[in-house]
Amino acid sequence: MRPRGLFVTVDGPGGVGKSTAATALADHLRALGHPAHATAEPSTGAIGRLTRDLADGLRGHALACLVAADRYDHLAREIRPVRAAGTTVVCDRYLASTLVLQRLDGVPVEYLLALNAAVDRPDLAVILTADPAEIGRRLTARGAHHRFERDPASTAREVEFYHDAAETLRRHDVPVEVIDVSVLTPSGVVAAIARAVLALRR
Ligand SMILES: Nc1ncnc2c1ncn2[C@@H]1O[C@H](COP(=O)(O)OP(=O)(O)OP(=O)(O)O)[C@@H](O)[C@H]1O
Ligand SMILES: Cc1cn([C@H]2C[C@H](O)[C@@H](COP(=O)(O)O)O2)c(=O)[nH]c1=O
Repeated sequence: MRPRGLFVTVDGPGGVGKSTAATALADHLRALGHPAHATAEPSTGAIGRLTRDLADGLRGHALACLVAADRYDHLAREIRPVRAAGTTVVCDRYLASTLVLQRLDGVPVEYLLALNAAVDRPDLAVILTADPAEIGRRLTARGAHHRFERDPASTAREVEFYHDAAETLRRHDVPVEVIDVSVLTPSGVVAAIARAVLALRR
């Protein structure tokens, strides 16, 4: 039987550089000869598209349930089949995002863990963090994508909540790599994540 592909997730505050890193990491792994597939949550499926459409107006438990429904559908439709074919999956946003964004909306962490109790555990959960002022500069240069990024107070709280999310995931036996990307170039970020991913294969 073909060995199952790894499952690597990339989370962090809005604008820190997740999408840049996740797509470049998949390209880098492929260039090294490791089949890799980049994906993201909300997914491109029907529930994911609905989630993106509604996420600015919907809050709290309702958004938490929609995000979890998309995650279960994403796993069944895309992530598990790709991994079963032996390809590593790199997912831009996953459970850590829920533990932070839905917590910002006031949903208790215990409720979020219960809602996500049957999702697949990543082989490696990467959490990108940075000085909030640097994240603010990146967000200003690129522009905000959604309500969490339009609230100027939210970046510092996200940074703090992602540290808590890292501890929560570790308590649930998920290997976590927290990387401070404040002064790293995009290729430096990819190199740091790739080192952690390739160490899993040894
Ligand atoms: N290491 C880096 N150094 C400097 N700028 C970066 C770095 N990585 C990404 N950027 C820039 O920062 C901005 C935000 O990057 P990106 O869109 O990848 O962030 P994100 O975390 O995926 O955002 P979102 O949470 O909104 O999806 C972009 O303009 C990108 O070009
Ligand atoms: C995975 C996940 C996503 N969301 C919401 C937050 C935003 O509205 C979008 C993500 O957009 P981005 O361009 O990738 O930053 O989805 C959420 O609330 N909780 C989650 O776990």
